[in-house]
Amino acid sequence: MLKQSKIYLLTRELTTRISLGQLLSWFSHHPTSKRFLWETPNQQRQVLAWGVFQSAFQTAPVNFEQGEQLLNRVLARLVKLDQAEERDLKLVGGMSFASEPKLPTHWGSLNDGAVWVPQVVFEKTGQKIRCSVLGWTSKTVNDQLKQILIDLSKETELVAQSADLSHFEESSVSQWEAAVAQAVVTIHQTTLDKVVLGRFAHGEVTEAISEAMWLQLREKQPGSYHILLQSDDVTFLCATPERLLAFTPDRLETMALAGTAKRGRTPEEDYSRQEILRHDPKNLREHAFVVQSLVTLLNANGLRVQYSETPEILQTPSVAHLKTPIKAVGPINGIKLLNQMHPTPALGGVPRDVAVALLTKLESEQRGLFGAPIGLLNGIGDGEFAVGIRSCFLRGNQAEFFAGAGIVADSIPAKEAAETRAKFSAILSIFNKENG
Ligand SMILES: C=C(O[C@H]1C=CC=C(C(=O)O)[C@@H]1O)C(=O)O
Repeated sequence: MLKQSKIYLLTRELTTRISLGQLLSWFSHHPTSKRFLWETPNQQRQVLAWGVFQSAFQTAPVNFEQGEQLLNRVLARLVKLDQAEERDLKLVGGMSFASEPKLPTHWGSLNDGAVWVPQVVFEKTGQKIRCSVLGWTSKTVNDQLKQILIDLSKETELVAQSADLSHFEESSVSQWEAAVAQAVVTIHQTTLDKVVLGRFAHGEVTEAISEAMWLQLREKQPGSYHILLQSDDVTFLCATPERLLAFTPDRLETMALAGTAKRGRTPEEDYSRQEILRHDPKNLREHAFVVQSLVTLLNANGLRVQYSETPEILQTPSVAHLKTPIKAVGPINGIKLLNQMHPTPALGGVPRDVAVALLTKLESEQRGLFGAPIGLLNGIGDGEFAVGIRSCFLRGNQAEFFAGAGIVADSIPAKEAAETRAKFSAILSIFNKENG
């Protein structure tokens, strides 16, 4: 019976001026099982999704291919009301790094990722805000939208706020350096060329309003994606500079991001470190694996690929990276490509299967959403996905952190450990660190 029912999508562009802070205040006052906050690095677009309309996954871990099928099923039954367009229909979420089902871990309800069609979506582009509501009858969507507009007009601005972090402890550096040394030996002795090894850290946090922490993230880490994904009692927060894939049905943009140096303390030191990075053979090699793998994959899909031979520098507040933007045109099956791309050698290695098997063996914990695709797809086939690095997940008062580094033949364990420490500092910047 339900199968044949229509699904109603009601969208309205807000006519009164509502700020991002007010929208987030509304979120903080309306608890729900799943929330997704997303902002592009240029801060021109925010998508804030509330609640689950459908999330019909029978098998774990979830992936975006299943998600796309779900979105298509909703599309097939969609009745658009008022200003609704197919692009207002969204699929959001993140999948777990590993494609194999895993034993339960501390990731709780995010153990296998979470991908869903939300019930309410606010999409802010510049000053314009569209609010979309999905439901089973036109009355329910009209009533819900009306209520949201009334509630929103009463919301005061939510402001950025950090949480206190105590008992911060990185997983054993000496053990990790031994794992790096082992990876280097494996690279010399086998077909493995590169593997990205992750390190974990742990801490305890005071209770915090997660939307206020997301605001803190965008203040402290400009130029990155700002993402919050909450599922029940688990919240994933991420300020990643790494785009995995942005696509429309006929063009895409991705990037190779690999090769890292710490930022300098003065503009002069910054400049000289960047110059060293640009010419450093180890970092250039680490980077080239990612470029080569992405370009080969896109060519194999029959796309016309465009990229520069010389990497640029991308700066975050704590590190500088080698970055090669890559564009391609042609008929794009974005989700199929996404599945082929993940994990790129920026998070997995070369050859991929050998690298993933090794990192799974050597890392002390399961990655969960760390390093995995996280993003959104809409009803006209446009999607954008980032890589879940510079991130933490929070559950109760427990916080878990992740930072990885690309290991190649001439990697020096102590230097790689220092690099991961600098990478931890991105997400740590949103906390008041009390000790440790
Ligand atoms: C794996 C991470 O970074 C990747 C992205 C950029 C640069 C990287 C590197 O230089 O090793 C990593 O490949 C991380 O931040 O946890």
